[in-house]
Amino acid sequence: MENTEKTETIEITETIARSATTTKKTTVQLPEAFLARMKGLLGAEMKVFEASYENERAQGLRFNTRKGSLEEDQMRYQEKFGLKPVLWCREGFYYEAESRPGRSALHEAGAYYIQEPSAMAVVSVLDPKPGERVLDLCAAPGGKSTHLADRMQGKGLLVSNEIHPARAKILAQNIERMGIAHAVVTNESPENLAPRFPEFFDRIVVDAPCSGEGMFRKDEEARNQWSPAHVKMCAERQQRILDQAGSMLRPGGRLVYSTCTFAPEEDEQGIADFLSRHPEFSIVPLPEDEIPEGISCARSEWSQIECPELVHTFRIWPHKAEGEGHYLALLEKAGVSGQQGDLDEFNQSAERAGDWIGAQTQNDFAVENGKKSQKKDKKKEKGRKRDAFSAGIDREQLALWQEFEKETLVEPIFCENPASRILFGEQLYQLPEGMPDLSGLRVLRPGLHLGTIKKNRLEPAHALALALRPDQVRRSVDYPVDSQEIRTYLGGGTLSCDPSEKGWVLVCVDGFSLGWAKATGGSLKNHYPKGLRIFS
Ligand SMILES: C[S@@+](CC[C@H](N)C(=O)[O-])C[C@H]1O[C@@H](n2cnc3c(N)ncnc32)[C@H](O)[C@@H]1O
Repeated sequence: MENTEKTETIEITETIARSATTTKKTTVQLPEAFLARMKGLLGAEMKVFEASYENERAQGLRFNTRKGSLEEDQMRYQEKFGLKPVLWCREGFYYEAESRPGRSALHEAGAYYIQEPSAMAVVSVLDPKPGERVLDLCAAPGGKSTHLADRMQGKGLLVSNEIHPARAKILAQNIERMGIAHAVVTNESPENLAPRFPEFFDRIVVDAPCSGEGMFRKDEEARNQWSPAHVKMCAERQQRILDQAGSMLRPGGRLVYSTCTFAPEEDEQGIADFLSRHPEFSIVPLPEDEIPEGISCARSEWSQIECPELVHTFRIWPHKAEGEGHYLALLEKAGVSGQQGDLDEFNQSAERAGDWIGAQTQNDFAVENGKKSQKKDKKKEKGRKRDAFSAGIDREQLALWQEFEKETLVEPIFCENPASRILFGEQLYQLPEGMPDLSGLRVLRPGLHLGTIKKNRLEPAHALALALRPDQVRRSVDYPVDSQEIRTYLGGGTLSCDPSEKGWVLVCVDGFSLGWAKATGGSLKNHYPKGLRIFS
């Protein structure tokens, strides 16, 4: 939407250190009407708020505790990245901008996720547990989803959904990079998803699309797009998304709502509006001594609907904490806690999921999934002998996987139930626990991509490499992060190995799995995906 508001240039200099001697100065233009609104809201506090824009923006990374040990990683990379803890997230750290962790091979190995520090509060507040069913409704590019997966410790079901196809692809790539096995990535509108999952999830994140006022320091597009009409449109859209999300939460379940804006219509007022339509929901107050330093209570007086409980929702202010603007509300749905899905239910749903077979490539997945019954008939005609329990993967195909498993892995990994594996064209996937029936929905990733079934062998997927630890494979090589070997590997080059080595080898950087290579005749043939190669 075009911003028709006049803008006022405010001399805010953002200093980006390029080197010891050069700096770049940029001027941030904040919309005049936004400033007037903020002045009305903040009164005397406005001066400090404005002055905070003169500071450099804080940059954060969040360690992936599924791939490493938080304590060890923090110590190991303390100096390299100049780490300093983020108070509201145990896995989160500020880093020095010049250290550029996003350019390190550790980033490609999913050792950490680069994330705006304030955004790390959302999953900390929701506190998901291993084994739960969790939905991230507005998930791209994946900051909250990858954090949720980490806290779930690989157990349970994570559905990461994103409405925009291109953003959903990036989400799927980030899920893969972080080595997440138990996530399904869908590309749906909340309206399409909601009727399929009535009262299904234990926890839901609604990190809503918003007017982005809290990101003005770093996001020029948000500044240009801002207008009171845009705020209103966002507030209305958030109510629609919240209504759908609410219907997917089980009684007793918890939902966290977050925005990166200061606009009361999208924050305090937005929550009050939702609660007025949904008396079955209430705000969960966190005990005062559990609210981390830097997180402020929200302002109930900023809602036109009387709702004193809004003081138990939260804000992160750029002039009070090291992070951009954020709003958070933790809600609970009244009722008795539901039971977790049992194994029978899982097996049945895995068998249903196995009916999706038929499409040729992963990219076809979303489209082909809608045509499952036609495909099923074709398969029946072909008269394939299916193992009663193998749900879409026949005995020979299962044998290829098992051969790879025996040859390459120390012991069978993930779920041992073969019904949890499905074949999609030539692509073999491992479904998460408690996989629901997703037929008819656009699915980008139905779980962990295990590999491609070729004529008489299985070629392991890059996603599988990233999801494995070196102690889970028979052969691995490990090189230091700044080594020539890692540069060679990321560039697609061949490494050398002991001539007696043969078979798939997991290439690791500082102990984090990075990709596959195949050992033969003293060489490690590079299997790092061509599209990800970095030439330095
Ligand atoms: C704030 S961003 C999400 C950031 C993400 N949770 C993360 O941590 O990386 C909001 C997302 O909502 C998506 N979105 C836009 N319109 C939507 C709608 N009508 N329903 C659901 N999601 C929508 C946007 O494409 C965007 O990816």
